[in-house]
Amino acid sequence: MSAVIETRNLTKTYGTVKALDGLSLTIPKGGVYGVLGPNGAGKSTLFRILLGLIAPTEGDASVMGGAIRDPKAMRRMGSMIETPRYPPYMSARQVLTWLSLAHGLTSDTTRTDRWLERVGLTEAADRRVRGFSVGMLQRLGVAAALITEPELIILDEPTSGMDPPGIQEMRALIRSLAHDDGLTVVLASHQLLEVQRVCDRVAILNKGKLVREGTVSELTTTGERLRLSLTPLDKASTILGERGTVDGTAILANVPRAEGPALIRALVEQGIDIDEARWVGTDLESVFFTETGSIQTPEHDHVG
Ligand SMILES: Nc1ncnc2c1ncn2[C@@H]1O[C@H](COP(=O)(O)OP(=O)(O)OP(=O)(O)O)[C@@H](O)[C@H]1O
Repeated sequence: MSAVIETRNLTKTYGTVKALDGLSLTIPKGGVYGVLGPNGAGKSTLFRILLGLIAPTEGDASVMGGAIRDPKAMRRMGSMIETPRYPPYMSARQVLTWLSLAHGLTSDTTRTDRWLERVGLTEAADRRVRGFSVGMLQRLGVAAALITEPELIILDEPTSGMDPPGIQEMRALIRSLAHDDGLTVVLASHQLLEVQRVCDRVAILNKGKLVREGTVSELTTTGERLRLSLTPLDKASTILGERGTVDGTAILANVPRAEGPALIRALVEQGIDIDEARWVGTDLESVFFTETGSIQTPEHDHVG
């Protein structure tokens, strides 16, 4: 597996806050790679280090085989870190021409037209960006990230602030960039269903540390557990032993699906009152909430 990004023990400290805490991560070439994590997990800090915008406190990273801030490696990488802002009086086409010149490229209209078309902005190409929606600005931002024809693009929350049709278009664009153009796309997102649909592989960060990494199917087909809300908790925990993990007022039982009914019967026979039993951990949201300890809202539950 050839890697486009490798980090080794990457640590970034702000005063007493460890934004990244010994992060070692390998991002393979090709496909869409998602970096997930709750607010403050360290996603943007990781991206800023990779783009050479800030320096790590400890550890190091390589991008496209070169050290971070190596100009040769940087040239092979494009990025969109926040909803981009451009001079409001410029048209989308002028923005891309201006950025091409800033990168030392010619103001080649074939290239700008191609990327405008690719991100679905051909019709809006000569409109001033002042009137652009968030979705249009994000798509222009992706075109801007691609203008140097990079092999890798890093997108921080590419669908933030977008409406559902915009999200769908961005998803199709990201998949097509990876699968038709052969780019490696690395993105950070909170929108877990989107990530599940668009990413091939994901890393889940929490408090600056890597808590899970793997293909979406690896993460979602392992770790399914039976969540039992019951009383008394202590007694049930003793009965379950190593097969049970206390999770607030419930227990997560690590048993195969086929053994669920027998386990429930056995607990009831031993005097345990069970309020609710459901299988969790079958979608990326459940994995995310289990790994990061974030609160799982009912609409995210998977009832089996
Ligand atoms: N410039 C800074 N000065 C001080 N603390 C910072 C700075 N940048 C980030 N942090 C802190 O580092 C931690 C990680 O922040 P970071 O922005 O990388 O997380 P994130 O996963 O991108 O979060 P979000 O999803 O909210 O964007 C947070 O606790 C944040 O408050």
